[in-house]
Parts: sequence; structure tokens; C-alpha cells
Amino acid sequence: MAVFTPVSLDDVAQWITQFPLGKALELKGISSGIENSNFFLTTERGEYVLTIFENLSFEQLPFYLNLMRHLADRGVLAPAPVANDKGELIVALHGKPASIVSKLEGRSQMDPQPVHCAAVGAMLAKMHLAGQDYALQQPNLRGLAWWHATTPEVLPFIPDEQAHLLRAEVHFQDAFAACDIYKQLQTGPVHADLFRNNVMFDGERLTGFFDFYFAGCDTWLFDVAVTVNDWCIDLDTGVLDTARVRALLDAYHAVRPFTAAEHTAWQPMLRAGALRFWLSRLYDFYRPREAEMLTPHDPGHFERILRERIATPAPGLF
Ligand SMILES: Nc1ncnc2c1ncn2[C@@H]1O[C@H](COP(=O)(O)OP(=O)(O)OP(=O)(O)O)[C@@H](O)[C@H]1O
Ligand SMILES: N[C@@H](CCO)C(=O)O
Repeated sequence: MAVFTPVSLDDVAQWITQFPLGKALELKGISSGIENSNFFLTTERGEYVLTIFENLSFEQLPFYLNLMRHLADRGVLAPAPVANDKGELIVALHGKPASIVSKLEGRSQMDPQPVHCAAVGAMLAKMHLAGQDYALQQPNLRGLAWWHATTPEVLPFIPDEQAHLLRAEVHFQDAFAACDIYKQLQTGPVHADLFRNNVMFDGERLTGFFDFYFAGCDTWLFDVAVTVNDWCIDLDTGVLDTARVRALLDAYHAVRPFTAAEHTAWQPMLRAGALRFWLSRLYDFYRPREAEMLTPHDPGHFERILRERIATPAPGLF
């Protein structure tokens, strides 16, 4: 269940007249997703997704919606937000912020092969390059500062062995973020949550990235690490599959060549990508929000990935 704010076709009929989309013909609630109310919206101009934001505010949303517009305008496959007659991408519906974006074709590929990983790697590099001249700034809100704020919140709940690993890894990442190599890494807008369920494929053809609501400015390499940690692993063990890693990295490198500094930073960055999701899953597990409707994701999955990245060097960037 993921429609928290019910909306009828009648509600939308008047509201949609401010958009250049013709009449609303059909509205269907989307059941997956736990953050927002999402609907497939068919209008005289085509198929769209209407989102009512349940947690993000009018002040927070422009960074994400304008980024999607910016990327879509530069040929990155991402949902393109539709502006109303005043040029606004975020418009109130039932008192909450809402937006209409283009609908991506296809479905998520939950059993990716090297061909899918290559498509993701190439589009990710294209996205990083296209984001270089994006004007708005926002840090990655799930970055180092958030790790520091959140670690003490979960430490009281977890066994000693996990607490030791968590403290040691945050300490390791502090040192990594302070080193000269880290400061040489290229930065810009990153998706920061590019998991299998946030990309659409039509067969082997990638049709788009979506769910940009963890995006922020961070190192491009962090985005690559998060993506590899989900797309290129055996889900039971967290062990990297070399064929998928190579396919993703080689395709990325062909569009935006990795630098020597990135090569050096790769192993610690894979650990950073694992720590970020271990910590957010621990937080959601032990400190569930009131509105949480679904079983929280398993933190153990990312603890395994983190331990595996510490123990076993990953294939190099190039
Ligand atoms: N632009 C789009 N085109 C096609 N389908 C979309 C689009 N945006 C969202 N969807 C569909 O809606 C579902 C829910 O969207 P999304 O994952 O963004 O939900 P959410 O509640 O915002 O976030 P979360 O994934 O964190 O629960 C997706 O799984 C996908 O099927
Ligand atoms: N991708 C995240 C969920 C939030 O988008 C996770 O798997 O923990």
C-alpha cells in the first residue's frame, strides 16, 4: 500500500488544466514505494507519473525536480518533470507538494546480467557529465556528517561485534575523507541510491533512472560504488561478480574515463558505499518512523557487504 493521500480523477480534472497535458483520462494508484503517493496518470498527451510528496517539503524539492529536468534536457534517461503555466515543477495538490513527470517504459531488472550493468555504467557516466553545469547545490544528506549524527543513535541497540565494526569504519572513513587523494576526486550531483529497483529496462534497453530523492552533491566515485555494490553482487553473500563489475566499470570508463586518484580511492569508496546503507538500514530497523508501513530492509545484507569489501579487494577501476 503506497497511496497515503487518496486522489480521484475528479480531483485531478481541474488541477491539471494548469499543465499543457490536455485532459486527464485515467488515474491509477501505484502500490510499490514507501515514501510518497504515486499514480500512473494518462492524459490526452500521453502517460505520466503523478507524485504527491509525503515527507519532502516545497523548500526541499526544487533541488531534485530541477536536477531531473536538467538531466532529461541533456539526454540523460530520467523522468522529465512537466512545468505548469507559471513554469513551476512543484504544485500543491490537497495541500501537499506534487509533481508530474514523464513515465519511463519497462520494468526493473532484478536479475541483472553484464549487458544491463554496462548500460547502467554508461548512463551513470553520462549523468555525471551532464550534471556538471547544474546550478543548485545540496550536499549528500546521507554523507559523512549524517553518519556521525546517526552512529550514536544506533550504537545502543546493536551487539558489541557490530558496534566495534561500525565505530572502526566511521573512523576509517573520516581518515579517508581527510586524505589528499580524496580531495582530488571529482564531485557533482550524484543519484546516490541507484539500486536495481530505481532503474527501468525494456528487455536489454535501459529506459531510465528514477527516484532521485537521495540525490546530492558528492564524489562521482561514491555513486559508482553504491551502484556496483547493488548491481554487481551475489545477493546472498555480497560477493562481487567480476563479469558484471567489469561490464559496468568499462562502460562507465568509455564515457568518462576514471582518474588515477579515483583508482587509488576505489577500495575505500566501496566500503563507504556499504557503510552508508548499513547505517541507514540499522537506523530504520531500530528507530522506525511512525509512517513506516513496510518491513524495513535487512541491515545484515550491508554488514555482509562491508565485511566482504574489507576482506577482499574488488576488481580495479581500469
Ligand atoms: N517516472 C516513472 N516512470 C515509471 N514508473 C515509475 C516512475 N516513477 C515511479 N514509478 C513507479 O512507481 C514505483 C514507486 O516509485 P518510487 O520507488 O519512486 O517510490 P517512493 O515511494 O518515492 O520511494 P521508495 O522507493 O523509497 O519507496 C516504482 O517502483 C515504479 O514502479
Ligand atoms: N536503496 C535503499 C532504500 C532507500 O532508497 C536500501 O536498499 O536500503
